[in-house]
Amino acid sequence: MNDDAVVVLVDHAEGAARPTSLELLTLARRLGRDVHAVWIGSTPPVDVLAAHGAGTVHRVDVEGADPGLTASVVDALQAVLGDVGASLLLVASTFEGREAAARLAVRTGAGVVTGASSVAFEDGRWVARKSVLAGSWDTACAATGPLAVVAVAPHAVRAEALPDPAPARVVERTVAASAAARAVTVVSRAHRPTGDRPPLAEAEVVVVGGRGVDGDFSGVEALADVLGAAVGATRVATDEGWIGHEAQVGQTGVTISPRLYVGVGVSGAVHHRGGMDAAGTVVAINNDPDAPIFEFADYGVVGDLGEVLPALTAALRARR
Ligand SMILES: Cc1cc2nc3c(=O)[nH]c(=O)nc-3n(C[C@H](O)[C@H](O)[C@H](O)COP(=O)(O)OP(=O)(O)OC[C@H]3O[C@@H](n4cnc5c(N)ncnc54)[C@H](O)[C@@H]3O)c2cc1C
Repeated sequence: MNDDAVVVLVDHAEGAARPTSLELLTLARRLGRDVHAVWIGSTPPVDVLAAHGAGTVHRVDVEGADPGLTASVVDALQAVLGDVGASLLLVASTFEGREAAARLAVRTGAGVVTGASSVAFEDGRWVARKSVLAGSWDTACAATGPLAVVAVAPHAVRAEALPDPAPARVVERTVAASAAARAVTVVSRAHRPTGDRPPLAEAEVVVVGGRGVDGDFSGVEALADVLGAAVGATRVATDEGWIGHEAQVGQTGVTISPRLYVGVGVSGAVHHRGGMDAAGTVVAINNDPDAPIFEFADYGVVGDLGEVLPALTAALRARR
């Protein structure tokens, strides 16, 4: 295996690389290795990928199956990894990224670490670090096999473009779809509009509403909009039907790692914390000074959210 090459899966939408993928390229570049970006589909923004660290862009068509299927993504990754021989693959730790990582590992015997906050080459192997058990332990994990697949938490690094990047080499590839990919036909696809808010799993700022909002998410949404944030919820709020289940953050919901998390009427139960313990700065608004969330919040406001939320939102709006 080639320890001098790193392969990065680039997620994209409407012709643009997703911000999480630019973070991965930045991380890969800082490892000081040859960075191979994998772009499945047409017209990659080669200059943008090169500016963030890609030395080679592999533009891949998957023949005989829908390219959006995870099995197709794995077909493409397997082909590129086979040619490059890299010992490290980086994907984003999103639902899609983790599924691709797991399928690839089943096929190749690779070791997988998800939700990683960093990765480094130590003593001849790739070591990924992550916090576990609701943030109470930091762990370092290394793959025992020749290929390490690391799913990196969104916002673990800040995407940074090089001021004077070298141009990237483009390699065109056509990969035959595997039986797993060909077994599925995509009948239709419908985009579910999320308004102007960023996707929850990738958002830099997330405002979460809990039981304390008592069915009314309007204050949470107003604060989210002034912060350019995504809206999340606890399981209590989604079970009550106050907001869709896709907004649930936690052990049985979406895992988030925003730079800023604001919990509004959220107690900070361990099952919720398990999905947000990689958040950078945690702010809690709760009327119970003994709520568990204050044990791990960086900033807390003890008060009724009906008073605190409008005041905070107005103050932030006034500063814009
Ligand atoms: C197997 C399993 C999996 C689970 N998975 C998840 C998961 O993925 N995600 C998840 O979130 N939960 C999950 N749960 C549930 C979890 O254990 C908690 O019950 C849940 O997170 C609590 O939600 P909450 O904070 O909204 O409610 P509560 O714990 O009831 O807290 C509400 C908070 O709001 C405050 N409050 C009330 N009124 C106001 C007000 N007017 N102003 C300010 N503050 C106020 C209260 O002081 C309280 O601290 C899971 C549970 C199990 C058993």
